[in-house]
Amino acid sequence: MANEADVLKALEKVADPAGRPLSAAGVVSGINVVGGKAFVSIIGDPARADLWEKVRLAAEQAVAQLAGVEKAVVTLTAERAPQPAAQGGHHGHAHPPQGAPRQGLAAAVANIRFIICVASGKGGVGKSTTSANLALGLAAQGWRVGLLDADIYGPSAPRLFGLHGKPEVADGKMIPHEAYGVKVMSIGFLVEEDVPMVWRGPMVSQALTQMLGDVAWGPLDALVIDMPPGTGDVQLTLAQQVPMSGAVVVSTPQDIALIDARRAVSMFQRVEAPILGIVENMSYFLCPHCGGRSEIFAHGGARHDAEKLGVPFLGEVPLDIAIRETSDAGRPVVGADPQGEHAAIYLNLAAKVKTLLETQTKRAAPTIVKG
Ligand SMILES: Nc1ncnc2c1ncn2[C@@H]1O[C@H](COP(=O)(O)OP(=O)(O)OP(=O)(O)O)[C@@H](O)[C@H]1O
Repeated sequence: MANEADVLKALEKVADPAGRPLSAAGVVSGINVVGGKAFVSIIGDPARADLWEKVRLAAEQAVAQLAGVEKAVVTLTAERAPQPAAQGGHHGHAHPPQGAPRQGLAAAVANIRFIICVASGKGGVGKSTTSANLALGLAAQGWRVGLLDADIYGPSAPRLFGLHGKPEVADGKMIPHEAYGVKVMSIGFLVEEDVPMVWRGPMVSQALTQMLGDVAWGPLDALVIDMPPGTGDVQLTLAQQVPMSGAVVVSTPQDIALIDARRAVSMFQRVEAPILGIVENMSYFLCPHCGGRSEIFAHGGARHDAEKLGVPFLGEVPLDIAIRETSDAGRPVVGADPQGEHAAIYLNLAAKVKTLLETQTKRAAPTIVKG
């Protein structure tokens, strides 16, 4: 299996427009290799776009030939990465430690077998609840799991896991908090609760890069990323930037939520991220008094949409007071009642996701896409 150093070595054989090997020309701004995919970013001069496009294609071909690389994605960027002196300091927030985020990112994700992004087309559909219980469900199958709460606009991990306080820093890396055996990192641990979070697009992606790269995740089988809700530019950039193994889209069954969920699916398709499937949350209501089942939001829409879109349907989670109460009390239901009926639903979801990841990576065809 190729690693970042192998990719850099492959780039020795590709020349920049001045004839220098790319690896030595100081233009390679990022390399990530995850699950058979190699992502490289190169700083090119937009005034000589034609020449740089040829370099990009040659780089993609060179990297794609490496053993174990199923797909090579090389992108051209016009800008240099911001220098440490120009970073941070905005809004007086506490910031993750400075350093060389790109290098840190490459090293961090190299130790993570699968990165799973949990997304939703709109807010409030239960994306964070699903992320937390999915992470716990994967840990229950024996995986080493991390949860990165990247919902910069409304971080939920502190509430969901009852975790607070700034993470300790050792050797320039933040040590994630831990709950139920899952390593948890959230922007909510770094920013005071009453500080309004007004983020611009580039700051969001920088914060995510730092939370991925500047956190001592250690080796993980899976990192679950709770994405910011929606399908705007910020989400698209994150989907593009994170070398993800697969995306899980959460929706409620209402038509309006499903329209947004379809947008989320097409956002991931645009960046050629594999879609693990759609989860229907708040699918139906089970009355705690009489046990009767009510399909409040016309249950089944997400399954139907998944079939139409040709993506797997991962399951239905009922609207249930136990799920809300445990989540809001800092004890996600899979941790609070691992033998219970609700935990079983999420354990089943986690098992499906695990199987899809393990089989899909083997299945991935060696295609080359334009950056
Ligand atoms: N299946 C469920 N049954 C009952 N309550 C639920 C369920 N799923 C989520 N909730 C509750 O709904 C609220 C919103 O859920 P959550 O925070 O997970 O959504 P979200 O999509 O991440 O929202 P946001 O867009 O604000 O980040 C929470 O109070 C949560 O406890």
